[in-house]
Amino acid sequence: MAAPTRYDVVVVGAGSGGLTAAKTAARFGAKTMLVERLPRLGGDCTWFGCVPSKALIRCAHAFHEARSKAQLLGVEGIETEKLQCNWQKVKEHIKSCQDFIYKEDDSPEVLETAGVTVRVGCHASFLDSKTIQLTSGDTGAEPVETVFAEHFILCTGASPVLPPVKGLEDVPFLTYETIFDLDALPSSLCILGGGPIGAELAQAMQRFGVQVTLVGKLMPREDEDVRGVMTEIFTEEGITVVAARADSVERVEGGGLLLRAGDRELRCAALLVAAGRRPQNLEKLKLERAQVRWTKDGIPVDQKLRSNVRHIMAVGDCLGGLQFTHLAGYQGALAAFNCVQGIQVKGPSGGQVPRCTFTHPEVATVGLTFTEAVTQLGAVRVSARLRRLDHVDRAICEYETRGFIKMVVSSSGLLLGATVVAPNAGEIASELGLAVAQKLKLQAIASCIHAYPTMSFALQQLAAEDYYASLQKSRTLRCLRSMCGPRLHGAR
Ligand SMILES: Cc1cc2nc3c(=O)[nH]c(=O)nc-3n(C[C@H](O)[C@H](O)[C@H](O)COP(=O)(O)OP(=O)(O)OC[C@H]3O[C@@H](n4cnc5c(N)ncnc54)[C@H](O)[C@@H]3O)c2cc1C
Ligand SMILES: NC(=O)c1ccc[n+]([C@@H]2O[C@H](COP(=O)([O-])OP(=O)(O)OC[C@H]3O[C@@H](n4cnc5c(N)ncnc54)[C@H](O)[C@@H]3O)[C@@H](O)[C@H]2O)c1
Repeated sequence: MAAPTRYDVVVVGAGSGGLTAAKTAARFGAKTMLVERLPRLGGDCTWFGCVPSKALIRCAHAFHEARSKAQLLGVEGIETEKLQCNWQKVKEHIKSCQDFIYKEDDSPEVLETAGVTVRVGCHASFLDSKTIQLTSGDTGAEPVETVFAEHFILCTGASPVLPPVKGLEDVPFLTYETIFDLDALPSSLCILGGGPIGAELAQAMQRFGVQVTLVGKLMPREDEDVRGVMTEIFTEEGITVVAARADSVERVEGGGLLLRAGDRELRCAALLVAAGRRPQNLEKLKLERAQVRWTKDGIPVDQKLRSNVRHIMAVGDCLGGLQFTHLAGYQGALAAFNCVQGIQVKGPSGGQVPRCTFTHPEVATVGLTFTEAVTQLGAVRVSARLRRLDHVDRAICEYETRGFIKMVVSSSGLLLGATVVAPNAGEIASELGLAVAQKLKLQAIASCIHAYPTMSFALQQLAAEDYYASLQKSRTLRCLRSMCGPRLHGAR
């Protein structure tokens, strides 16, 4: 084979982490190669994750609006009993979103224009700590090219976890890699797992008319009050929520499956496994040839995203920590910057990473949840400010009064975190994320004028209530008023 081609940075894996890492490295002047084993770039987010799920949720929302809201808002003439999901049209919408995003952001042409050399359909594995081999073919064993680089950024993602449920290997089941491609919707669906994938897909599928049973703890990372309101909403929409672990599954004669969870026996036409994702196939990278340490849980890195071999970095889902597109992208940019600039900027800590589960209402959390804050700082140092959506004018006009805004505050008035349960909670919470990141007090939000009647106006109202309460207690203010304020005749 020809002598190795030389690069400054080689990025392995072209998902959210790899695409951003490669574009950033090239932007800062590095000779950069991006290697992807599949025939197309984009990774989980574009093809199996965020994009198809959010496009699907949009269709399900239209369905729900037509069935449950339109009449209440004065729309006559919709025969709700005739509403049916045209699954092929839903799939067309999903595909058109994927194609558009691919063409605009993820395609090899976009990357090449940004100065990145792209190799698709090539599997990367290390020969030594500075050389990788690219192979292709059905078995992935045909050598294509040998590449030498000063730096590597590994962004190889994660795959579905198959939990230890007796009989699972003997029955047909869906994962997020197959559900968006179904030929037709099943009549009923058991979903194993109540994390973001389980929750988002449970509600969407139920809205399409599939009878859904969700098995597992709903939104396990959120506070109990979030779980309370979301369980109520899910149940009202017709979803059966079974807060138990699935133990076993078997085929039923005549078709369908029988799932056992605790003392419940649940029948369904199809099963979706949404029990988490884990870095897999790391052994195929032959990391030991580069002396890179890894475990079955992922590649350990330091705060600057370096593996134990300093010029080999890793970002995104292959680290085995939080799994979000925005985090993988942020880490990708940072790792590339660190490689190219030679200075070492630290990555974000867990508390700085926002999340949003795109159910309806959405559930968004920034900074610490109330439970986390109490665990970390103690109950006396933490309190919560809550405003329910039935006290928010815009929510009332929108007929969207289920949910709340909760701010978690330290005894010195610092915003430690917030949880928003509301339509567009992800957008509303961003401002609070900035406040947490910048270590702002509620006063900062209270004194920033928000447009009325936005949902975010409620943030200012909530913060202002808190601010006024603190002003009322202020000795300095009382003193000033007694010296030079007007005489008031109001209640004491
Ligand atoms: C259903 C679902 C919905 C989601 N929704 C959201 C959401 O709304 N918001 C959010 O922030 N996150 C969401 N996520 C999570 C998000 O998709 C992931 O966190 C993100 O895609 C991780 O990016 P990554 O670059 O680490 O990995 P990936 O996107 O998985 O990319 C890894 C790439 O590496 C390639 N690869 C692996 N090994 C090799 C090798 N040896 N050589 C070459 N290439 C290799 C793979 O083929 C793959 O393309 C969702 C996930 C799922 C499954
Ligand atoms: N909106 C978003 O940001 C979004 C959407 C989807 C996925 N994601 C990311 O993708 C990753 C995977 O999501 P996920 O929902 O699959 O994983 P998850 O790990 O968040 O949730 C899986 C749940 O399944 C449960 N489970 C495991 N075995 C079970 C059993 N036998 N019976 C019942 N429950 C069982 C687990 O206890 C866990 O609560 C997450 O890290 C998430 O951050 C993010």
